[in-house]
Amino acid sequence: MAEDTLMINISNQDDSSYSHSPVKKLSAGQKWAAKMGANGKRKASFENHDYTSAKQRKPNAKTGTKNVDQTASQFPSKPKTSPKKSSDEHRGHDRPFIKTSSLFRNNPEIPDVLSVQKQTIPLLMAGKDAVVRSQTGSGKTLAYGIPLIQSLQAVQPKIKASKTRTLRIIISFLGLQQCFVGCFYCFTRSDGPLAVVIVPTRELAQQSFQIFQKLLKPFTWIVPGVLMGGEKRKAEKARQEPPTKLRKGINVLISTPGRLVDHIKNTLSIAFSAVRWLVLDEADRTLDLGFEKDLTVILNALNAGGSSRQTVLLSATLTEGLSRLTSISMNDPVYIQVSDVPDQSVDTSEPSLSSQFPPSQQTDSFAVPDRLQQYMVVVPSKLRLVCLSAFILARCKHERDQKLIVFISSCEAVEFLVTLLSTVLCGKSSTANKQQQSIKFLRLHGNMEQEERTEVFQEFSQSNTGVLLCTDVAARGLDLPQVTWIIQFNPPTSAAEYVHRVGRTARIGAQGNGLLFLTPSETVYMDVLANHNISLREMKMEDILSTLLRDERFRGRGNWDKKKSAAARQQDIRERATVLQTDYENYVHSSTDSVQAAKSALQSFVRAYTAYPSALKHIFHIRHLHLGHAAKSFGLRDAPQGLSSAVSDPKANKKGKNQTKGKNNKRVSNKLTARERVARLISSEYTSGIDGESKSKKKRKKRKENTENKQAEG
Ligand SMILES: Nc1ncnc2c1ncn2[C@@H]1O[C@H](COP(=O)(O)OP(=O)(O)OP(=O)(O)O)[C@@H](O)[C@H]1O
Repeated sequence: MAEDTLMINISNQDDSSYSHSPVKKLSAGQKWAAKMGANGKRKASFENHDYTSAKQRKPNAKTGTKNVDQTASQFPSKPKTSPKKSSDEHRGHDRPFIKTSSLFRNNPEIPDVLSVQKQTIPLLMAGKDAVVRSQTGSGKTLAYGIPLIQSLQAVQPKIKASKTRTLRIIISFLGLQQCFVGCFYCFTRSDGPLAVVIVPTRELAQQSFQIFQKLLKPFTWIVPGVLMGGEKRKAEKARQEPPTKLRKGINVLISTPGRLVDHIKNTLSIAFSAVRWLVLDEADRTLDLGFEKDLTVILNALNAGGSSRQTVLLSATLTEGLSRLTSISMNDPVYIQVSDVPDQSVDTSEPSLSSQFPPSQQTDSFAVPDRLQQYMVVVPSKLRLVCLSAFILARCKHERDQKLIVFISSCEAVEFLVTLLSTVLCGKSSTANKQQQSIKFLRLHGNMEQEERTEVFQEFSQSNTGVLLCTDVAARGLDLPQVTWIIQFNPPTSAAEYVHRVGRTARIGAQGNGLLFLTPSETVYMDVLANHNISLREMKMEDILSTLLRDERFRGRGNWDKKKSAAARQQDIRERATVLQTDYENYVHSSTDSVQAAKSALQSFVRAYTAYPSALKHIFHIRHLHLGHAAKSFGLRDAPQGLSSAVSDPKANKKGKNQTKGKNNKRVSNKLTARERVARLISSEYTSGIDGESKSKKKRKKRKENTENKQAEG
């Protein structure tokens, strides 16, 4: 979080604006005036000087000229002199030469995306429940974080400060990775949580915790804490924390749903009687992943606490699907929507408040950041690997300060591709390229140990360059600075996920780019995105592959570069792509381990392909996959035998060993809806994390059942 450069300017709103009727919309000029400050006189004088049309005043994403003009109009009394003349004037004076004009050049555009904070903060400070939809990277965290802290710091008598200082020292001494320890000590404090923030992923939990730590610096008596998966219960036991000691203490509790439920049910009886705030960040994702039951448990626990509370739901892609959740968890909520969706009959660049959500005119439109450039490339399966490689080379070897995130559909494929790319793409020695720096590849997925996940998250956050290959675990809410490209190597399972993935770049007014890979049979997906008001420009595969012309490592046998014709150039590109593909295949087939890794990556890719929801099956269907070609994109020369049957029944391999078990599994998997299958497939990203992943969860459940049976018998 950019804590040094907060640009919040919340004008005092008239109480009438808290009504549920849609508010009168401000003109763009009024919006800017509001941004300048709450001073009515200043607003009026600004409006008097503003002769441009509303359209002209809209931010120009490409040139960013708006703010230059606006900055100039803040100083109407300043005489207009050319920079040259003014510098000449200074010459000859005693004062040193100051090139003032450069002050206003090459500055980053001042973001115009904080409307969500202007709209939300006053409403929350007035005690309303709110459902907030606003584009990615628009500052939703502070939109709820600031009023939450404002209200907690004002609690009288003051929230008990006992042990706070010691606990803060413990927390900072232990660092984030050990924050559980901090949390458990925190629980020994006496007030219990006053605010509960639920987020879907561990990384987002960490990030939100860090933001609260920063925001709470001036209020030392309010203690934040985080609960999330990744630590084994054994380890907790080893610390011999008696459950009774772990009841109370954290004032602002940030947690993933699974982990909190686990504590509610098994470990602790957290006192919820003091809770005044409940925040469900990325609420739609939490529900998508099948955490509805967990949320119900949490809501019941909070309700049992008996206190009255304010509830806030936030996401860039909240849809009507949340109506049940809002009806059971919220009290007469206000719906706030801030977006820049073009081509609507109503000017939706203005924030809107309403009693219905989403407002009828744009039910399925999701806003993407203003300065995001969106591209797609159509690549046949066989060429996907070399095309991705060429794109990475183009950005990371031939351009400066490029930071890329590549979304991939499965953990195994992430693992495999990181190894392959870092070994072959960067490892291939060449005298011509000794000067070039190697590209840093990182990975993030739900099968990694939590400690490593945290390290990678921190490392990628802090670095200026590099490539992060990840699953959708990194799609939501993460604020990773200076990401320049989002590559969706496997298309997302919904338009909402597309929006969240690309939302990791172009944040808070910055520029960013997205590239979606599609195979020729998948191009209909563009229509799906278009239905949600998302349009992409095409990038040509050959243009991407042409980067290989700049690298002598991939020179083929033919001396095509000596010939000038377009056909020769094309042939050169093709030969070089073949050389690179052959390098990959040689590496993969150099050991049984790497062949096995490639096979399981391919298998997991195909399995993920079967998990697209039924509404997208006409595009993403295993029948459309050419398995031999897909195998090539994992460096395999042929499709492994029995792949399709193994994929249609993941337990098929084990059938011989355990016929009955296989049958049962098949029966269970047949019963699952497409949505459940998706949730199952990726749920490992979001498990409570206690005792590892879902397998362990099953074991735990079984153990619990046994104990219950034993007790019943007893
Ligand atoms: N008022 C502000 N002034 C300057 N920077 C801000 C302000 N508010 C938020 N930011 C910065 O903007 C970035 C994006 O904020 P945040 O992560 O809250 O966005 P978001 O809307 O929650 O995004 P997502 O939908 O992806 O979760 C952060 O780096 C944050 O520090």
